[in-house]
Order: sequence, then C-alpha cells, then structure tokens
Amino acid sequence: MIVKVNNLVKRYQDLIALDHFDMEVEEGEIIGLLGPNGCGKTTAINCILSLLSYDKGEIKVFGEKMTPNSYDIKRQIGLVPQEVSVFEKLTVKENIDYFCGLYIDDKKLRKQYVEEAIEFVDLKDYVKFYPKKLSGGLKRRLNIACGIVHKPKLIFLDEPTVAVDAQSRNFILDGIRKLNEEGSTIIYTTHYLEEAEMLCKRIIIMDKGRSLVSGTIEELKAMITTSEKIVVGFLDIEDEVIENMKSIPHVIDVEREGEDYIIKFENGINNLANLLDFIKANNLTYTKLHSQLPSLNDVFLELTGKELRD
Ligand SMILES: Nc1ncnc2c1ncn2[C@@H]1O[C@H](COP(=O)(O)OP(=O)(O)OP(=O)(O)O)[C@@H](O)[C@H]1O
Repeated sequence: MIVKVNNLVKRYQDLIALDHFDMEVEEGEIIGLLGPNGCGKTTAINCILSLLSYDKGEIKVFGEKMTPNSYDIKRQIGLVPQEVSVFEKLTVKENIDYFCGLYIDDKKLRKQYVEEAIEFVDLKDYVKFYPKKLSGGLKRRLNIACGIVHKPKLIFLDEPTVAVDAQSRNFILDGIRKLNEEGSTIIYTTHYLEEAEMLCKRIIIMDKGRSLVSGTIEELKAMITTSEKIVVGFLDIEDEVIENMKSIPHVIDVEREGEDYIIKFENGINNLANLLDFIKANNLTYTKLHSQLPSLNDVFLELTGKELRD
C-alpha cells in the first residue's frame, strides 16, 4: 500500500472538513478522489502531504508515518495544486528549473529532467515566456511540469483541468495516463465525473468529509439499484400516461430531462421489450429511444440524494 489513511479528522474551527476519512492507494494505480465542491478533497491531500495539521487519525506514505519533516518521502512525491502556483518573475523554464532544484542536486540530471518536463507538457515554444503571458491552459501545463519535473513515484493532481479548454484538457488527461504508464501512482481529485470514468481504475466517492464508497467503476455501479436507463423522446404525451409507465415491470422512476424522458429500470430481463409493448398499447410516437448504463452521477445521486455537479 503506497498511501494509507485511517480515521482522519480535520476541523477548521467549528467546521469538520474531514470526518473520519479513510483511503488506501496501491502502487501503480490511478485513483480518483471524487466529490462535490467543498467535500474535503484538497484538505485530505494537504493532510496526507503534512502541509496541514490534523486533529485525529493516521497517515502512512510508502509504509512510513508521514510528518512535516519526512523529506525522504516528500522527495518521491509530486503535487500539482489546484491553484496555479508558479513564480510570476521567473520564465517558464526558470520556474521548472527552480522546482526541480528543490529535489535534484546533480546539475546534469537537473538539466536533463527540466528538458524532459518541458517536452512532456509541450511548452518548448514558450520557455522564455513569463507566466502572465500564458493562456489558462498553458499555465496549467506549466503547473503540471513544476509538480512532476523531479520524476516522483507518487503524484497528486488536484483538479488540474478546472477552467481549461477541451484541447488542453485532453492533453492533460493523456499526459496523466503517460505518467502512470511510466510507473507513477496517481491520485486525481475532480468533480468532473466523466474525467474520473475515463481515467481512473478505482474511485473513492467523498461527501461531507467522509469517504462514502470506493471501488472500480463497475463495482460502484453494481452497488446501486438502477441498472439501466432508457431515454425516450416522446411526441405529445400526457402526464397520466407517464404515471402509468411506472407500473411497467422493474421501472423505478420516470424523469423528465428537457424534451426527453428517462425511464429507470432495476435489474430485470425484457425491460426494453416491456417498454415497447407499453408504447404500442398506448399508441405513442417517439423521436428517439436509446438505452444508457448508469453513470457515476447515478451512483452519487443514489448514495447522497444529490447531484455530483453543482
Ligand atoms: N483554511 C480554511 N479555513 C476554514 N475553512 C476551510 C479552509 N479550507 C477549506 N475550508 C472548508 O473546508 C471544507 C473542505 O474544503 P476543501 O477545499 O478541502 O474541499 P474540496 O473538496 O477540495 O473543494 P473544491 O472542489 O471546491 O476544491 C469546505 O467547507 C471549505 O469551505
């Protein structure tokens, strides 16, 4: 186990930011720490890294107790913080070199690592730029380069794609996969569930400072009652007919989403056939009909009664 957190409690005055939070991370995985704004993701990371003190609990990293002075452990960790944290008075290259120098003494190796990090985030054309001249997406890339330049074994990325355009976002996600393929263990916090689904082998869902559930995406989806959703765009349908739809076998609920109706089924056979029979019997016409598997948002919704996205 590369990270083991037990019963972590962190208070900010009266506010309980972490409420007996648990987490385990195995070497080589990309684990997603997923939860709504304010659920405690950043606080958890900062406690694990000993950047914040905490009230109760135990944290082990690489099998050893983590303390503010655990320099040998810290050397093997990279942090890409949520807020871009670079020096405005240093150029792109000088920033990356500065962060590398915090961990790498050997001059030749330091130079090589800086070049490799620039290459990795594709900032070759911007090495002499000052951060204020970079777009939001490029600044995020610089932030990533500064966090990973010393080739850490364990990397924390705290919402690295917030406020970046789609192109930079894909670039960042591909980069994270590459870091993982090269051997780094990744802890990735986000409130974008699609990102977690695309990237992470295992997910911990957090809410109100606690870890609600953890598992692979398939395991999480198997935990909830909804096993299938059928989306139908009906032409002219009356409320009474919608209400009757709830008596089709295995239907849990029918929800309206814009022009569409989402019919949620629990596990059962012939769900689609039963729905088509109902449509025929009621003479209904539809513009579209397709089946969807439950999403992580459905898992979160069922566990907490609210949407993951704010
Ligand atoms: N320094 C602080 N002083 C007081 N309260 C704080 C402090 N830092 C965080 N909090 C509160 O603690 C809770 C957890 O915050 P945290 O930033 O860890 O959540 P998060 O899941 O990372 O949120 P986000 O997705 O918005 O980054 C929130 O209610 C937040 O307002």
